[in-house]
Formats: sequence, structure tokens, C-alpha cells
Amino acid sequence: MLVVDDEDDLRELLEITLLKMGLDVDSAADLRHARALLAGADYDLVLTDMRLPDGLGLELVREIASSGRNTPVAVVTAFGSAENAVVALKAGAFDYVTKPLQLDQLRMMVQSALKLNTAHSPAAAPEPADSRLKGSSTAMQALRAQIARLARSMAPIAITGESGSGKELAAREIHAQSSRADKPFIAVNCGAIPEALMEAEFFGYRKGAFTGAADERDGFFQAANGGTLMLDEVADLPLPMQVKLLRAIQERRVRKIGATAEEPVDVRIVSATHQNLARCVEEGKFRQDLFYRLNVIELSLPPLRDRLDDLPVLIEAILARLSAAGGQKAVLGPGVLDALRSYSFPGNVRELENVLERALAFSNDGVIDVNDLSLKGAKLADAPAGAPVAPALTEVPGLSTAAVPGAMPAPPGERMPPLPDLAVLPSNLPAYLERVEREIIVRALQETQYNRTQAAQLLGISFRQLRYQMQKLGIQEPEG
Ligand SMILES: Nc1ncnc2c1ncn2[C@@H]1O[C@H](COP(=O)(O)OP(=O)(O)OP(=O)(O)O)[C@@H](O)[C@H]1O
Repeated sequence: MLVVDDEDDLRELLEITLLKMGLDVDSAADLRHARALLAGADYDLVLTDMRLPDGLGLELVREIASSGRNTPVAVVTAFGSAENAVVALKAGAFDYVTKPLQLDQLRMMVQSALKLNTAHSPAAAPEPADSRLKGSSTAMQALRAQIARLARSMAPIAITGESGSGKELAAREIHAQSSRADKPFIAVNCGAIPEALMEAEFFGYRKGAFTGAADERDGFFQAANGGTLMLDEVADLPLPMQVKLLRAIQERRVRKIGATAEEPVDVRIVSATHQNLARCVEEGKFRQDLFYRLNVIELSLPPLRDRLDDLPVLIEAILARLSAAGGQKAVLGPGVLDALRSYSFPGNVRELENVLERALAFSNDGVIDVNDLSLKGAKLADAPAGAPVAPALTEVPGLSTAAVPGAMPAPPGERMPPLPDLAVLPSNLPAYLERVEREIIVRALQETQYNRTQAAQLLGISFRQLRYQMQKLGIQEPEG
């Protein structure tokens, strides 16, 4: 362990604390001396002050980061100087502690750093086949390499990407490769928590703190202690909660509702959104200071349509999972990969999963045929010149989105009845949609005297699709 600080008192305090933890400590009062020590030894952790007589601690951070060594470097910054902490993290620091020193936080930080040396090093990053994030495209390879590097630090990461592009999966991968892997990973959908409950959900409460608080309860921060807290859809946080969250992140302490004392928490923050957070800041919906704290390192997930080369690997992984669940070995029939390649996947990998799952249900003997794919025809990507043109694809059965304002109009000649009267919104959308779907299918069956082939034709779906929907919705032919 190397401590670099020119203030004698502080250096001694650091030395004593680390010695008490049973660690060997060398110390230096300036950069020159620190460099000399670093040249002669490998340290488990370097802890450096920012301002030193002959330069900035940041220089050490950069030098060590670019030397290819795996030594974690942490910086000591003045309290309230978010800028220094963020700059150091961006430069490759593993973590920071603030002055005046909080010894419990210092100990937690040192312990995390020590664990790093036993955890994966970037060189030992999992093979692509072992990574949760499948894909052989250059973009995915770069992403996996970036994750292996980021997993070694405490820097907050902001993950951006369209819906279904793998943001949560990437966050889980960062956690799994970090020294925190044996501690909890907690993902919170910020948009799904009622505003009145947010503080209690994030920070917990004491017994009797409010009516209904029958027992003491931990919040997300305590539950994720030692691990990673993923703030999903972070742009949906209301402004008052943003202030509280900023405080918790800055001070690494939280206070339960009804408690008098704060408790230290050691949580790595990963945030995600499919919105443009910088624009939310411009529009006054998101606090600039919180944005700055969360957005230390950006990880951006490309949409699936920009990395169609990943399709074969993804399809293989998804079919293997689906086959394992259904016991049937699934394969793609001729032309299916080409059809998928010319689709734009607005719902990204999640949509690919859904498309394959559905197609497998319609398929014969686990061979997925082009007719089993229910891709939304309106969303077909422009096929590159010379690329195979997608065969005619059927609309997704059920309610069409074509009558929704802003959606594609119905192609000429297609029947597209108006949407049901939506003066009152359903309180359970899936149940409502099932009811609509059931009514449509039953009507079609009645009109065709339960001739399923004709009913399927009437609705523009395949026979197998109709049979599947009937099974799913429990629609049976009348007796006799
Ligand atoms: N590269 C990938 N390899 C394998 N599976 C993937 C990949 N990317 C995404 N998935 C799968 O796609 C689905 C959606 O991924 P995930 O939930 O991580 O997306 P998201 O971007 O967080 O979505 P949302 O914005 O809707 O929250 C998951 O089932 C996930 O396992």
C-alpha cells in the first residue's frame, strides 16, 4: 500500500488506519518520491492526495493507468469538490475518499481495492462465450472490453441505449466482473415507484416513522450495500428525489425515514435510460449536478439494427435457451435469417427473443419457417442494395397499432376497424388486450362456422398462429 500526501497529520492518520487493518504501508510526501517507490515495487493500492508540492495526484492516476499496471489508485479530494472526484474517476482512478476523512468509508474503500487483486483482471475477462452479452460484431467486442475495464473501478456508469438493447444485462455483467460480485445487484425501475413512496423505498424507514411503518425496513441502498445499485429509467426520477439521491451518492451515507443518524453505504451506482439525459437537463427536468455525478463514464449500447452481424450468435443463444425450456431442439428454416436481417428491430434483442419464442410455438417440429415469424411489416428496415428482400410478413395478430395517431396508416385494401372506444382506459392492459383478441378470434370463427383455415385467412394470420392463439386464450370449438 502506498500513501502519497504532503500533510504530515493526514499522512499519519492514513498510515495508522491502514496499519491497524494489518497492511504494509509505504509513504511519500510528493510525486517524485512516489514515482521512485512505484518504480521499485508493486502495490495493492495507491492512495494519493490531489494537491502535492510538485504536481497533482491526478498525474499519478494517469501514469499508472497508462502503464498497463493493474494497481488501483484512489484519490483524496476536498469535500464538496465533485469536480476533482469526477475528473480522477474519468482518468482511471479506482475510487476516491473525501476530506475530512471518514474512517469507516476509508476502510470500506481499501477493502474493495484489496478484493480487486483477487478478482478478475482485464486480461482474465470472460471469454465472449461466457459473457452474458452475446455478439461477435466489432461493437460488441469493444463493449465487452470496455466492461472488463470498468468493472475494476467504482466510477458511476451511465448506460444508454434503446429499449431492449441490453442495458440491464450490461449492468449485471459489470457487477459480475467486479470485486462486488459476491454482494447484491439491485435493479430499480425509477419510473415504477410512486413518488410518495420513493424516499422509503430508496433509504428505508424506522418502525413507527409513519402510519403503516409496522417494522423497520431497509431501502434499496442498504439492500445493495457492498454491491451495485442500478437506477433504471433514471430520467423518470422526480426532481425532489433527485436532490436526495445526489446527497446519498455524494456522501455515501443514507438516513432512514424516522432515524436520527445516517449510516454509511458502499454502493456502486450504475444508471440507465433510453432517454437523452443531457436534453432532460437542458429542459430542466433533470438536475445538472446529479447528471454530472451519474454520467462519469458513459456506456452506450448500439441498437440491434446497427449490428445485424450479431444475429446468428444471438439467435443461437436464444434458441438454445428456448429449446432447453421446451425440450425441443429448434432450428431456423431456409430464408429465416435473411428475413430477420431485413427487419429493423425497434424492440432490439428483447423483440428478437419474443419473435423467436412466438415463432417456435407456431413451428412444426422445432423448425422455424419464414411464415412463423410475425414481424411488424411496417417496421421493415431498408434492405441494403442487393440484399435479399424479406418475404411477405404477416401483421402481429390482435390489435393493430395502425390506427394509433402517428403510426403507419393501414395499407390500401386492408381492413382496419377503428379502435375500441377508449373513453375509459383499462386498468389491466394485458387482460384487456386478451379480451379484444379473444373477441376478434371468436367472431372470425363464428363467421366461418369454425373453419380454422378460413378464420385464419380472414384475420391474415397462419393456421398455426390461429391454433396457438386459440390454445393460449382457451378458445374451444362448441360441442357437436
Ligand atoms: N447482447 C446480448 N446477448 C444476449 N442477450 C441479450 C443481449 N442484449 C440483450 N439481451 C436480452 O434481451 C432482453 C432485454 O435486455 P435488457 O433487459 O438488458 O434490455 P434493456 O435495454 O435494459 O431494456 P429496457 O430499456 O426495456 O429496460 C433480455 O432478455 C436480455 O437477456
